[in-house]
Amino acid sequence: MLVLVGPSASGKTESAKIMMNKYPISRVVTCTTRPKRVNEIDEFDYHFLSWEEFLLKKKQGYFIETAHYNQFHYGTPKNELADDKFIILEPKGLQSFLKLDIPIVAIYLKTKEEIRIERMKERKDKIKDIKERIKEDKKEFNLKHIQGLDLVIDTTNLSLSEVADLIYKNYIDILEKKKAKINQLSLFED
Ligand SMILES: Nc1ncnc2c1ncn2[C@@H]1O[C@H](COP(=O)(O)OP(=O)(O)OP(=O)(O)O)[C@@H](O)[C@H]1O
Ligand SMILES: Nc1nc2c(ncn2[C@@H]2O[C@H](COP(=O)(O)O)[C@@H](O)[C@H]2O)c(=O)[nH]1
Repeated sequence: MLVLVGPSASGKTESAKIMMNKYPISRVVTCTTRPKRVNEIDEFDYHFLSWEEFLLKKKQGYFIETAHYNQFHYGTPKNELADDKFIILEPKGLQSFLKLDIPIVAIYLKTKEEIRIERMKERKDKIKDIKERIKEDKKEFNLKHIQGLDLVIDTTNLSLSEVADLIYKNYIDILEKKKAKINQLSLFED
């Protein structure tokens, strides 16, 4: 599975949409209690849930992992997981996924803060939300503290389409290398 990580407005969602249209990979649709953005579609971008619905599902064991980001809940439904999918997670979610018994390729998208702020403004995010995200991301998305990343892509000077191509190409290359290593190890064990 491919896990995409990156601070707000680094381009994860939009580059991934291009990647999905071009390559044989689909998305794990996660759940959130965050309000829908203007261009988002329920059941495609997220399963948008109320707090009550989210907490009930959490209690029922519906999620493989959950996270709290910028005052909202996020969670990965167990029934969405599949090898040929990608998922967009914050760093704690990545750590949970690394503990699962499946090959994971984790790619981090990095972009200059001033560019991210401009993108959030263009996305019509509220100024208060932008400030909170920038503050939270400084702590949560500090590259020095995120373990398990396979690759960091600086998207600052790349188009969304170039980012999509780079993500998919590197995902396939890294996955093949990881699978070959697993096969080699199992040969030694036999
Ligand atoms: N490389 C890029 N070139 C041009 N525009 C970009 C690029 N990357 C992102 N954008 C634009 O910036 C905005 C934010 O991108 P996107 O929603 O994909 O970010 P994200 O990483 O998914 O953010 P979040 O975590 O906040 O959901 C979008 O309007 C997108 O079109
Ligand atoms: N650990 C999890 N992180 C998730 C999940 N779904 C999304 N995310 C991450 O949350 C932040 C905020 O998302 P946004 O759409 O409000 O900008 C971002 O980093 C996502 O990658 C999840 O199910 N689990």
